[in-house]
Amino acid sequence: MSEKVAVIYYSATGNTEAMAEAVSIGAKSVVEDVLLAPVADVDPETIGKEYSHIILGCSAWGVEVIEEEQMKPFCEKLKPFLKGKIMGIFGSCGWSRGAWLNSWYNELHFAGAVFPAQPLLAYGYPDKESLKKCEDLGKKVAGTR
Ligand SMILES: Cc1cc2nc3c(=O)[nH]c(=O)nc-3n(C[C@H](O)[C@H](O)[C@H](O)COP(=O)(O)O)c2cc1C
Repeated sequence: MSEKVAVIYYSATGNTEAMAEAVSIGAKSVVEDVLLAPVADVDPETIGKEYSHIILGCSAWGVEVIEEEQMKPFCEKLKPFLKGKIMGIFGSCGWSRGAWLNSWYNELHFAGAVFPAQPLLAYGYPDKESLKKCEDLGKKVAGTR
């Protein structure tokens, strides 16, 4: 499979979306073919089959979980395609220490995904330092072979 990176996100108020944009900028610095899209606009089977690298972003919802109407079902349908898939995850939250990202990471890892970088969180709208970390995440994941 040629290198193709998908940066797929759920964002209610734009915070994780801003992170996703920075992640895609980082990915584009190493791979030409980068898709940036909200989770509602993409089909999990197509993403799973056609992309060698998948980076997912989702803000914290409920009690420390990923959003359950769109991102959760998307991930369930993506799981059969994750054996050996190079992945990264990120998201914005209000106050969490990262529990929602850690359980998401464990779930995707259990499904077979390989993570070159740790989950990345930001509080509210990402500041300059967070955006730089997002770019680094995109670059690191997209640059892993
Ligand atoms: C219904 C609801 C549930 C939330 N649950 C959590 C939570 O469990 N932990 C947390 O740190 N933040 C929680 N938040 C805060 C959001 O994760 C935070 O505002 C985030 O920046 C939103 O990012 P987004 O604009 O990308 O969706 C919650 C917000 C709402 C409205």
